[in-house]
Amino acid sequence: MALIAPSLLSADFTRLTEVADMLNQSEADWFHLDVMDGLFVPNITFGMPVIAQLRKLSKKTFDVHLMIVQPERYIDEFRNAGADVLTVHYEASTHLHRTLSAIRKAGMKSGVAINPHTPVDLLQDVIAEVDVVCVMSVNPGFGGQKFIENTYRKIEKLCAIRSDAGLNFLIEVDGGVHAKNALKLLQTGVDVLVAGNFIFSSPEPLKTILELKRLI
Ligand SMILES: O=C(CO)[C@@H](O)[C@H](O)COP(=O)(O)O
Ligand SMILES: [Fe+2]
Repeated sequence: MALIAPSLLSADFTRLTEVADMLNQSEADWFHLDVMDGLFVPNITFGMPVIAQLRKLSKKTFDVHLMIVQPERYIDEFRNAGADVLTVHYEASTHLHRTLSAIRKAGMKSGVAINPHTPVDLLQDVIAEVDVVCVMSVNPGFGGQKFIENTYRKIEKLCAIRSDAGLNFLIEVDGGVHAKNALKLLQTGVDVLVAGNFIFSSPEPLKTILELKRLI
């Protein structure tokens, strides 16, 4: 069964305590937290202080998706804020191998995210340092975008790379996930489904998470 990681990007930021309570009660496995710097992506969200406050409200796994340039600058800060999985972008870190090892050394699971234009083959030489590969199924920066169909092909390739190398990293898909593509994603080999808009713009997010979990 796949894990569900609701993306708080689409949640009501004036009600984060209620959102955390709802997620704690829900079938959600992880909190997906999108950090954007206005440089790597054309949007700015939140950083360590907000994550540290949320950390007090939940024991669930915090999956922090850094959409910032030179993410290696803030590894210890995000660990101290409460990240369990720290994901950096392939396109944002010049010394990616060093960055991924440093994340593990800091006591977190290491994640690498790839933009829709980045081929999965480019991960071959860092893949042994990775716990989670996040395949972006939209161009990063915003919630509520349309799922890019080429993502299925990338997941298939990643599954092949994983079994050829005898590794066990998780495959996460982020962007445009909803009830209509969740099952196909699962069947293609996804382990973690991130969903923002589908969950938080539904009338009853708790039920929507349950619906997603039952589907998969
Ligand atoms: O990282 C990102 C966007 O850059 C995502 O985590 C989105 O927040 C997913 O939102 P939906 O596409 O599910 O609305
Ligand atoms: Fe994300």
